[in-house]
Amino acid sequence: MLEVQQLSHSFPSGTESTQVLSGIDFRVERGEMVALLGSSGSGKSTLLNLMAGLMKPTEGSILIAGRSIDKMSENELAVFRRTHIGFIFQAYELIPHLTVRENVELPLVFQGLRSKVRREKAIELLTRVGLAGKTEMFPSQLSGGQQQRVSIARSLITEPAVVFADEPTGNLDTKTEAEIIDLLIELNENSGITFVIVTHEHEVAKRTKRIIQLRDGYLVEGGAAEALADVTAAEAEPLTEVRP
Ligand SMILES: Nc1ncnc2c1ncn2[C@@H]1O[C@H](COP(=O)(O)OP(=O)(O)OP(=O)(O)O)[C@@H](O)[C@H]1O
Repeated sequence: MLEVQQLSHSFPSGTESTQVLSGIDFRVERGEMVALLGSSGSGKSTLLNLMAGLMKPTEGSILIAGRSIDKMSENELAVFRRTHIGFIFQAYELIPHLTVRENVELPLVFQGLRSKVRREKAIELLTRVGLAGKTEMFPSQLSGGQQQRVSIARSLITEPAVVFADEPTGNLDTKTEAEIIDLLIELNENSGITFVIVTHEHEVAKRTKRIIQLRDGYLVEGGAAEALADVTAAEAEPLTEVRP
């Protein structure tokens, strides 16, 4: 489903360059729910931007649904992203002058679907995320947790291969955070949606079945001796890839 192969990335800084990711290698299978955990500056956003095809890696490759996204042209990527990748953002990124239903329909407008079909799909998904009674409201009339539900429904409407969620509960209180994670878990377990959730919060990561941890641009996994050598034993303890 998602394969990250020997991925490294550096940004130019003056005459030199700063290595931000080094030799990242992992797979996410269809139907998995994975947390990508790391503290601030560990390289999460960079990795997410690369996996979403928003930047090209310095080295290595990324396959989504069997296609190498790092080899695609900008146009191919734009189409691929719209149809195969779903996004959930920390700040929801809803369009304020569109209703909740119109926001959810929007990704389908680019696919040229008839408005009746778009409307039905959007209402079905909004019902699925618990917002059946709110479809004709505007985002500003909803709570933060409800707005994030809209954004979750929008991310699913194209039936993407994978959904990337970037700190999806970063703007929410603890109770609402738990409810949103419950919803993502439910969608993963009952509808087989593949999620990669980027977070710096252990509490969020712990609720997923598998944690991939980044530290200083390295993937810290059981057995990754080179990466482990870079961190102190105390730091290394909570890490690793956790499988059920
Ligand atoms: N465009 C850029 N040019 C130069 N350096 C960058 C650029 N983007 C990120 N970096 C550097 O790469 C490192 C990793 O940044 P990144 O934003 O990927 O981390 P992060 O884990 O997402 O952090 P946060 O949780 O704070 O968002 C940081 O040291 C950052 O300064």
